[in-house]
Amino acid sequence: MAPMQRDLRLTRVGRRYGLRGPWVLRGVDLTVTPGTLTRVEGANGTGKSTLLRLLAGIDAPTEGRVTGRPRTAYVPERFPAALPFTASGYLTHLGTVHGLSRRTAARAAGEWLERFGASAYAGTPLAQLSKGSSQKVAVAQALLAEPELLVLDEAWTGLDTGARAELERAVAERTSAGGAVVFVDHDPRRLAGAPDATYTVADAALDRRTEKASSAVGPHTVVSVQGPPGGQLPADVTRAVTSAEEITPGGYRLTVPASRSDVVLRALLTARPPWHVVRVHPDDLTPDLGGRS
Ligand SMILES: Nc1ncnc2c1ncn2[C@@H]1O[C@H](COP(=O)(O)OP(=O)(O)OP(=O)(O)O)[C@@H](O)[C@H]1O
Repeated sequence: MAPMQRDLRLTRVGRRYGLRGPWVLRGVDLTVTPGTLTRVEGANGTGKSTLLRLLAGIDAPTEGRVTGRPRTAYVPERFPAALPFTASGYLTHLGTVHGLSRRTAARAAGEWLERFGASAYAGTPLAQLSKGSSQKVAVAQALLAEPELLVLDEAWTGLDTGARAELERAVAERTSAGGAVVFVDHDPRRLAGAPDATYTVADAALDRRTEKASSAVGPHTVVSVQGPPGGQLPADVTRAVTSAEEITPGGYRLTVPASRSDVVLRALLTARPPWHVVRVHPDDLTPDLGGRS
C-alpha cells in the first residue's frame, strides 16, 4: 500500500459560509506530514469540523491555498445512512470505486465488517442499522480505501468498546504504513500520548500545542544504526526519535526517549530490509531540559 508522498499544506486558509458570514477560520497555516497523527481540539462550534472538511478535500477554502492533496478518506460526524444498499453491498460498491475488483472489494468489505464485529449486519440495509452499527460501516468505508490521509470527525462516537479499540489499532496501522491521520474526538483520553501534533481551534485560528515536550525531557537512549546508503529511516522511527543525525552514509545516531526505545528498535529490526543496530547506550550527554532525570 502506498505511503503518503508529500506534505498536505494549508496556507493562509480562510473559510466562511455565505458572502457575509463570519470567518469560521482565517489565516490558518497547517502542514500534515506523512506518517503522523494530528489531533484537533476546540470548544463546540469553533470550526473543528470545518477544518477537517477542508483537510479532507470535501470543502474548499474561501481564501488561501491547499496543496499536496493525498488520496483521502473521511469519516464524517454524521454518516448518511439512508442509502439504498446493504452494509456489505455499500462497502463492496465503494471498494470498486476505489479501483478494487468486485471480488477483492467484497472480500475486503467482509474483513472490515468482521474486524469491527459487524459481520452479522452484512446483509442488512443501511437504513435499518442502529446508530452504532452504521458508524461501523462509516469507519469501514474509510479504511477500506487504504487512504494516504485518513480524516476522522468524532469517528469513535457510538462505537462499542471492541470497535473503539479496533479503530485505534487501524489508526496506528495507517501511520506505520506512512499515511497520515487527523482526528477530532471529544474524549481527551482518545489516543492520548500518540499524536505528533495537537491543535486547538479558537477565535478562527489554530494554536499548536507545544508537542513532544514530554519526549524532550527525561532519560534518553542513543541508538547507532546502519542502513543502506541513502536509505530512509522507517516512518515509525522518525516519529519516535527526538533527533536523528546522519554520521556516515546510511549511518545514523538516533536520540530516543527511553520510553520509546522498544518501539524504535522493533521498527528498525522489522523494516524491509532491516536496519543493522550497531550500538544502544544510555545518553549521558542529553541536556536536562527542565525535567528531573
Ligand atoms: N454548512 C454550513 N453552513 C453554514 N454555517 C456552517 C456550516 N457548517 C458549519 N457552520 C458554522 O460554522 C461554525 C463552526 O462549525 P463547525 O461544525 O466547524 O464547528 P465544530 O467545532 O466542529 O463544532 P462541534 O464541536 O459542535 O461539532 C458554526 O458556527 C457553524 O454554525
